[in-house]
Amino acid sequence: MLAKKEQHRFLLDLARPYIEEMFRYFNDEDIMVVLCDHDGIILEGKANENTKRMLERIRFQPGADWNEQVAGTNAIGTALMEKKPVQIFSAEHFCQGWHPWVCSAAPIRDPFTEQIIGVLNMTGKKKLVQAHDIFWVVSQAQKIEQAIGFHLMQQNIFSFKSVLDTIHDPFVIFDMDGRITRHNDAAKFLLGIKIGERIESYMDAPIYQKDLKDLSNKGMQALFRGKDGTDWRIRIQPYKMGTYLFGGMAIFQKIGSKTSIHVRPKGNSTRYCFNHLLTKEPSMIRLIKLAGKASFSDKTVLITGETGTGKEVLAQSIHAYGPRRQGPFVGVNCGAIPKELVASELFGYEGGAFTGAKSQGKKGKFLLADKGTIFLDEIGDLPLDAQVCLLRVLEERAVFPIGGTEPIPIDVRVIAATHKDLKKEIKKGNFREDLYHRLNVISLSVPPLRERRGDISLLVESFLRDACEGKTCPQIEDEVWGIFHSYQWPGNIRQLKNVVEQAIFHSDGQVITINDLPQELLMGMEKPSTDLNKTYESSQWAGRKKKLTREILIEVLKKTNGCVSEAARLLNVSRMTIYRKLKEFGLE
Ligand SMILES: Nc1ncnc2c1ncn2[C@@H]1O[C@H](COP(=O)(O)OP(=O)(O)OP(=O)(O)O)[C@@H](O)[C@H]1O
Repeated sequence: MLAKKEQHRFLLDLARPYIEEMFRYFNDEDIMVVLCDHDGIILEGKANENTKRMLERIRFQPGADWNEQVAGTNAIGTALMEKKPVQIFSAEHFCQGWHPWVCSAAPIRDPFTEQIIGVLNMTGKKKLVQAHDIFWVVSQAQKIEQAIGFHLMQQNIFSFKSVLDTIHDPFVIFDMDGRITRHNDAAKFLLGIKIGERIESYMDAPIYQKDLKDLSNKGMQALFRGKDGTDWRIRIQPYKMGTYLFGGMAIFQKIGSKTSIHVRPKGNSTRYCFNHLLTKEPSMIRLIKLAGKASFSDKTVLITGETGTGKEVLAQSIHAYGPRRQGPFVGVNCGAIPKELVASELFGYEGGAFTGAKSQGKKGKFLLADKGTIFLDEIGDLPLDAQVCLLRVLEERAVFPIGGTEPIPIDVRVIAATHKDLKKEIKKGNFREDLYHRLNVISLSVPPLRERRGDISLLVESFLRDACEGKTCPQIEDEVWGIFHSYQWPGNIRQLKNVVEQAIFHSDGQVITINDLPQELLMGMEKPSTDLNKTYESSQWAGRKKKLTREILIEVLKKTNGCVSEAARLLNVSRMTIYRKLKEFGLE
């Protein structure tokens, strides 16, 4: 029993004040409040000596097992079985000895894993207990859950949770009995792991509670062979909060596969994954989370967004994160293939299908993407007759090579992207509505850079670091930051990247000034669509830096309704710099 108590010390310590509170309320009457573990074993009880003795006679004491399978209908066991609060009145109890008693029990859940970790039960003589006492027990159980939540929050467990969801390899948390209580998406989709399963089913050797206690922080390793023949190395660490040991954490790392790699066609692979999508904007973070979820589904995805916003990076990341990542990723730019060749490129042809065809025929991109993903970029430019064929492929999950007689079944996940407004294209008669609905099952819309200005500094700094290849990067003048933050960026991230690279090339290697920015960018600032420097001639820029800064400052302050901190954030300068400039320009 001592070992059990030790194992659940965390729960006991947090629950005790609430148990005491309930006991105090009934003063010295025939009532007993107990806390059980997730199996229905009583860990601790609070009652007066007389009540304790009476209940001991009917086995109601620490160490006793009140699981329904062992003790029949009783509040503790039934609450565990039904996973909800239960009140059992006298004769409803399975055992005769219990008929003078009424019991109310409520499960207690770990707010992080949502698994039941214990049961709070109040037992009293039937003359004392009211039907509504169950609500009190529920409310006390909830208070215990809140106390656990508060404790975990203090231990930063919730930031740990978001980290968990970004781990690409399968990852699970299990309790002291080896039952899995939490897993990330990769564990679910790559290994089919489910909550409640035992961790031993995924290991070559059993793991005992003793092992977990002895693990300290060093951890241990095990092996596992998946159903598809893939071998995994498992690293196991204790799952602890402070000094309390909850169970273990296991991360699975692939060490080989009988089937993969050599079937992967050369060149049809990804360069990007979600880590390449730099952002701190909430809208992008939401989009990446959604895309991560889409990785584990086979549903068709339609990515929309202006040119250069990162649609292809997102498509590659979806493929690279999900279970198809060992398969090919075949990208096709539908707008770049001559109209008459689109169908043969996508669906292939049989030998001698048309004049000029190769005698042995040609595999289309769909077949090359088998067991992987096809990325149909610029789908809005796909000719109408190819749209008909594509619709058929999506509906029948088979390709029909030109000149062929038999459909060839395929297992391909389709991700399409476009910068066009497909609804407008449908109205114009350029895009089939039925195909649009087939493609737009999961819809991801990438925001333009001008709506993610908070990302500009992050991106510029990253492009600078990449371009400088480990050498010291040049500084960026305040005025240049001002332009970066206020420009409309019609070419989005691709344009920003080019501008940074060109500016580094033109700079003296120490500082990037306005003079190092491409002419095209400065011209762009004059366009009526841009909201800054409308009156400036491009030739005036270099010589009128000071005036420009003043204009930008006025413009940014207008945008921020005079909020200096926000203006400083947008311009990526300190608040002091803003105050200094305001003084300098007589704008105080
Ligand atoms: N969030 C990001 N963080 C860092 N780099 C990014 C990000 N998004 C895009 N990029 C970079 O921007 C460039 C353009 O991205 P990508 O080709 O995916 O855009 P796109 O929307 O597919 O463009 P297009 O519509 O012209 O095909 C790439 O060089 C990519 O590395």
